Amino acid sequence: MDSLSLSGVCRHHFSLDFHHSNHGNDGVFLGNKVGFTRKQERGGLAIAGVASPLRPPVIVPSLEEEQTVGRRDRNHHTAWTSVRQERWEGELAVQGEIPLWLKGTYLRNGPGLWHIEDYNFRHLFDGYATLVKLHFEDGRLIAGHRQIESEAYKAARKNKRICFREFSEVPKYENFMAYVGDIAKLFSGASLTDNANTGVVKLGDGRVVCLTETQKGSLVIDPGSLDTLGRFEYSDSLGGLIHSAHPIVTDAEFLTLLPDLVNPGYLVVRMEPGSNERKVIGRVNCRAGPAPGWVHSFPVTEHYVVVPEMPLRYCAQNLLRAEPTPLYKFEWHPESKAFLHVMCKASGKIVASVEVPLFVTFHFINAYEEEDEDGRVTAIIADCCEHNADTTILDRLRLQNLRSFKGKDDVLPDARVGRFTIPLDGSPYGKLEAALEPNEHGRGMDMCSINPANLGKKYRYAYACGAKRPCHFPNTLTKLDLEKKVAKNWHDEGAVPSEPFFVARPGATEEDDGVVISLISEKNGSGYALLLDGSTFEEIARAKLPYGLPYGLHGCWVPKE
Ligand SMILES: CC(=O)/C=C/C=C(C)/C=C/C1=C(C)CCCC1(C)C
Ligand SMILES: CC(/C=C/C=O)=C\C=C\C=O
Ligand SMILES: [Fe+2]
Repeated sequence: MDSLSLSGVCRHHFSLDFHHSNHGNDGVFLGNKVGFTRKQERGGLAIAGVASPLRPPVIVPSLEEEQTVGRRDRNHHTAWTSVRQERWEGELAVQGEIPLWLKGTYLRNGPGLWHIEDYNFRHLFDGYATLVKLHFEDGRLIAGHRQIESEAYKAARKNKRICFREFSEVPKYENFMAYVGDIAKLFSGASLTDNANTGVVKLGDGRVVCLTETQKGSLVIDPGSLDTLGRFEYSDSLGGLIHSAHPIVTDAEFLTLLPDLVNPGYLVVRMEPGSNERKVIGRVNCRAGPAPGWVHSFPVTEHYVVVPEMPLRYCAQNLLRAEPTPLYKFEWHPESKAFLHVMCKASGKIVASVEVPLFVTFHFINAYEEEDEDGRVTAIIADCCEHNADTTILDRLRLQNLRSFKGKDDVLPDARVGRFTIPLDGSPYGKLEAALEPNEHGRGMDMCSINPANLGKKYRYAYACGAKRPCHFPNTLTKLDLEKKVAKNWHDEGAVPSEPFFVARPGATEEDDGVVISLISEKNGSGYALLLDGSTFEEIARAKLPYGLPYGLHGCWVPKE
């Protein structure tokens, strides 16, 4: 029996006793309209609080949910243990001060459930999506989480087995004919997952969409209730099955890349707010290799889209396999070299296509145009979390590896802020070097954010996860000053922080005037939401969650109008 208590700790007179017992209950919303003024006992759950406009519904697990979600993979670090129940929502007691200007909802998506029945998934990226929200208003914080109701997740729960192709998992076939049938469905996309477990974006028209690398895994959600509202259907006829998991989204547009696995290349496409129709800006043909490079993300400047062609390329054969290969659906092709292409957003023309040193990255941080004294653009600078051209990070993200850390082995591969310089004078080569000494951030580097006002522009600060070694996974939050080439690091022993997300203070004029939000998973089953000051990088507030949440990937901010 798990038990925990937040009674009496909340300065807003809301308290919640949570006794996880064997007594089932019906898992319904409790008290979203009427506040509780005295303790109420219900099926092993006790709730006490007062009515308030901010008072959220409190959602408790049913016995059935506990069994379905199960705890097959328990006893590991909280970060790598499946979320303990379908959903929860409640107000958190805050230590410190949440700035009163912070009004809105931080949403974070990620793979939070890594088993079905007795079967444990292999890879971090296989998990069914868990959406987390932190709603800030009047110095108060309401948190919640909920599983995203993708077809893949619903089918797995119903049939008690994986039914769609995930990042590394493939449904088990009863016989050869079933396998052949599934391969046929692969070409139409029918057997691919729609498990939207990578990120979440707010479109210019206000719709909030969870995303992954398959196009069908674009699901619209309600940022308040975390309900899954349905699939985001692209109404164009561009086809294709996959896209970049990280579109560039602003109030004015949605830009993304569609890799073409048949004629190796990428379509650069743009969608207007209010529309579901993507329009082609232009096409980049690959310079080499049997297939396009993996494009998990890409950067833009004010006038250009940078299309990376990484030597870690999609592999059609690996897509068809029932068992994963060491690089999953990808293959490392150093002989095919690495390239960056620069496309003009307005015309779709390619203004540069340069060979660069081999690189491995999931995440570009930002890019901008470098000008000479006369204001002529001479080069593009593009920064990314670069894994020293080493693909072993993909293997390090296998759950078995994440769960086997004993505290001493220093096995996190080195990474750095890789800074590309792409000349625009027709030279055939671009440069790649570390933007700052990697020891500044413990040679760990991933999961980055910037002040969104600086997207595509010259910028100074980035926030990311770094390393305090020995470690096997990034375990610090780091503020990178790319001008002074120094980093300031935050660390909590044994804790795994997720992507630090920067929210600017309305009216700010300094780039780092704002807060940084992260969710921390602790090793003992607990966890908390953390707020750091964007400028000093010191803690300003934290709020303990009723139980720790698994690691999550990417977030977005939905401001309260
Ligand atoms: C969570 C994350 O960052 C990445 C998830 C990637 C996924 C789900 C990739 C899925 C794929 C398939 C199911 C087949 C086609 C290739 C590929 C896009 C890798
Ligand atoms: C969590 C991660 C890499 C960490 C290594 O340093 C990569 C996540 C990629 C997908 O979003
Ligand atoms: Fe990502």
